[in-house]
Amino acid sequence: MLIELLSVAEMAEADRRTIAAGTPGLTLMDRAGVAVADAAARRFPLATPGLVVCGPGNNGGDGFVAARLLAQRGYPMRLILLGPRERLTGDAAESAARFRGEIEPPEVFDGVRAGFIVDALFGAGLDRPIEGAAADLIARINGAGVPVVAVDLPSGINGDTGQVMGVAVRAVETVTFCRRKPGHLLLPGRIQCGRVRVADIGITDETVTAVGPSLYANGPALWGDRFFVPTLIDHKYVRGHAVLVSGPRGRTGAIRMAARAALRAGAGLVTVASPLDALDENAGVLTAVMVRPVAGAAALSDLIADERFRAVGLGPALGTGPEAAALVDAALASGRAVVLDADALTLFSGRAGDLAHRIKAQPARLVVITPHEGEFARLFLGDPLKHGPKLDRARRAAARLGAVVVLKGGDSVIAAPDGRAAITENAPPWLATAGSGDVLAGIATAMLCQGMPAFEAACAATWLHGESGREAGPGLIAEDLPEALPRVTRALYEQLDVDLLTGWRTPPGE
Ligand SMILES: NC(=O)C1=CN([C@@H]2O[C@H](COP(=O)(O)OP(=O)(O)OC[C@H]3O[C@@H](n4cnc5c(N)ncnc54)[C@H](O)[C@@H]3O)[C@@H](O)[C@H]2O)[C@@H](O)CC1
Ligand SMILES: [K+]
Repeated sequence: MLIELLSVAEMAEADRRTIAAGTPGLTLMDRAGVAVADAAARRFPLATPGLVVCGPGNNGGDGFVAARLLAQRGYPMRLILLGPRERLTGDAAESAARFRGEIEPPEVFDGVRAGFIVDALFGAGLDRPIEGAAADLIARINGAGVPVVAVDLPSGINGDTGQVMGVAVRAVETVTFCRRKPGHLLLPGRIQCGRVRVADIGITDETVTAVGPSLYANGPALWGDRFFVPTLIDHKYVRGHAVLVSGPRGRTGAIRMAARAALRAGAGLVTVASPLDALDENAGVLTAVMVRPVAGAAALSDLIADERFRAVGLGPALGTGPEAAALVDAALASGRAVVLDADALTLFSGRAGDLAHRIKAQPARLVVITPHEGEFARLFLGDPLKHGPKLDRARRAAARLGAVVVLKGGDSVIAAPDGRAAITENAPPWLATAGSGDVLAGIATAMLCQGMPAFEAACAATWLHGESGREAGPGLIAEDLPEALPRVTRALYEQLDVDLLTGWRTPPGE
């Protein structure tokens, strides 16, 4: 699947450029209609009666084309139009004129015996909450108990945010054009879409590039070339030494899980920096992960002054008192890449400005923060940035803080200060379990430790975390995630054409 995602405005711009370069809008609409008809024909045997529900814009226009083609192929088709036919304009009016069947009003819906429905009510042009007759029609579509193929987007889903604008169609399949839109990946849109198919309607890759998208589906195609793969000639320090900072006695489990994940994710060495009172607790159960006594912030600064320590992760069960705050300050003031999670973020509740100030004090610093929604809301307490669609919030937070933000959830969004962002779609539901976030913080620390740039590191970590969840399967507990990483990493290496004996990547063209 192509990794760029186009916002609604970017898609419209790609359309405009394509039309300006000589492809008529009606041709694009015809190709869109063909793709929808093909998708329906793949799913439903010939002679299955179909119902196309058209709206007043070009989404409806695509519906008219699909209805015409399906009828030509021998499907008994009926078509309902929301609103008066005279209000159709442009390509949609032309497509309606070419449709030879009867155009029926929404009132007939309950009398139609359909085996499938094509939802062509609203697509990219949805610009306000759905009410009245349109809402009623969507409720009937969802209540009909037949499979729905949606044109471009399930009607009611906002293409940019994935949010339901009052009410939305629930589809088994959605056929979109050129590239996916954010609303196909963001929740709840992704669930309403069913399977998403991307149809080529003749908008070239060059046009997409010219539009300049900065949003991607998260996967190896996005960051694989920056993913660090050790080769036979590398020693372990090439992969860096990561430090994970432990909380006080009785609260040390979280950081050990993060540390184990960091080691499994490829950090060359991993040390847990432990307060003295928790030393026995940590040392008693750690083997490959090392333990160092670190009595407070000054000691942490001393430790990580050694530049072999490339990345520091802290926050899981760190505590929220002044000592914890001093540790976070020490990490941010060091020359190292930093991952802040959990308590390290709660420490800045309502003080995002202070965090931004610390991060921006050293502009070369690589900082990744990994809040879940609750931590994000606390960080931006009393700030308008707290409100709005997820993708927007993550992007604005990244710009404000000068850090890469991983806003976690079933559709984790990773945003960089330069405006790039990615949406993750490989996290299984059972990944939401106690300690799962600690593991992600550990993997992210390991990616930074191996020298990946912050955005790519955060994207790779989030993806590996999701894959580990899939690999471990339903019933997983957080401890299973680091143990699943070797299998996930092997599969990734295969995907990246890494020779497992030497670590060498197959040169292009080989
Ligand atoms: N050249 C193009 O731009 C192409 C567009 N295509 C199709 O065109 C669609 C976009 O077309 P449009 O921009 O016309 O937009 P839509 O057809 O998605 O919707 C716009 C229409 O819906 C009305 N509307 C919006 N929100 C409403 C609400 N909440 N309640 C009631 N009415 C509402 C608007 O007033 C307008 O009449 C795409 O989703 C795609 O399906 C394809 O044909 C490919 C080419
Ligand atoms: K639609």
